[in-house]
Amino acid sequence: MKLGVIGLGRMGQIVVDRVLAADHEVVAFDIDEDAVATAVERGATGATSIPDVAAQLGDEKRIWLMVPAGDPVDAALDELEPSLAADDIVVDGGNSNFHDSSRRAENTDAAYLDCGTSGGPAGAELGFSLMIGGPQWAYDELTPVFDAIATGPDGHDWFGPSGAGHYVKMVHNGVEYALMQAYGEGFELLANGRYDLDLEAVAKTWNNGAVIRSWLLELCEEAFHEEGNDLGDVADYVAGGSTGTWTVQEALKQEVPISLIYGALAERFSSRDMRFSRRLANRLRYGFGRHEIKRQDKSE
Ligand SMILES: NC(=O)C1=CN([C@@H]2O[C@H](COP(=O)(O)OP(=O)(O)OC[C@H]3O[C@@H](n4cnc5c(N)ncnc54)[C@H](O)[C@@H]3O)[C@@H](O)[C@H]2O)C=CC1
Ligand SMILES: O=C(CO)[C@H](O)[C@H](O)COP(=O)(O)O
Repeated sequence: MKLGVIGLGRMGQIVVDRVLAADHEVVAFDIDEDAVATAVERGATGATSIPDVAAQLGDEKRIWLMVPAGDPVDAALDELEPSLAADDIVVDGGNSNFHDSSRRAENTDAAYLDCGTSGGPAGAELGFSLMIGGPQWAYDELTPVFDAIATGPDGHDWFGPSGAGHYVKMVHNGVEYALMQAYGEGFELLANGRYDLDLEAVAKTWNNGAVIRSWLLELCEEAFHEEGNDLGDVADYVAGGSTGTWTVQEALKQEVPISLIYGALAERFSSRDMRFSRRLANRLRYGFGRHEIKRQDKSE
């Protein structure tokens, strides 16, 4: 299959690599020329614009968007729209709001798949977990591409009509917030508590057979290993917040009490006190998403 990939940042380059490794062809574009050059070095064919991606794909257009959520998705779609027909397929693999995805699916001529992507840049070698919504024929048609980008056939699934994929991913992120908060609070108590504990050793021991072992806990172990027991200069500031906010908004609409996820979101918004748990969450976002680590300004 020949896949157009638009957006070649941390996640898009991985999409390119994995699709090429599965012997498909890739036409790659990014507004950053250096990112296109990198994709070309790795075996993709470069494009000079979004219309050029469409032209190079010919009659059967299969396109993966991996740009930041929000306006960049609409901007890319506006440029693609004149070239799209009903048998073309566009996938949005970013963290878009599911309401936006439903709107975009209604307004495009192509089949539009909303695809929640989990695993982050750190999960590149293993492959991602993909949560997909939209026309089922388009999901079936792109199964070889999903097999390549995901951990394999079990690493992706179709969850329903347009919006369902990004809805499942939104809730996934809410769970991610709460898990990070739970680990953060536990380690904060251990860091401040009765014993002089080696937190890396605690995380390592928990990761070997404990009920609470997980990838996030492995990232805690990595964080203590790389930053030190006191997290060094990792700041008490957790960026992001949009996907958790959407999860809480949806829970309020549905009247589902999600106090843990709300509590984790509130912790992000409140950064008045120096909290170990938030510093660990700041470091964990680097662990899974390669999001910039905020460091404390030592001059203050
Ligand atoms: N980093 C992570 O852990 C994860 C990110 N995501 C989502 O994947 C999407 C991409 O994330 P990253 O790769 O981390 O972001 P990134 O910031 O590393 O890369 C985004 C790329 O899109 C390009 N771009 C922006 N507007 C464009 C346009 N109109 N046309 C072409 N290229 C354009 C930028 O130049 C940049 O290279 C986002 O929606 C993000 O929320 C999803 C799961 C995990
Ligand atoms: O989707 C992700 C992980 O699953 C991304 O890393 C996302 O950016 C995390 O959300 P937030 O920026 O709200 O922390």
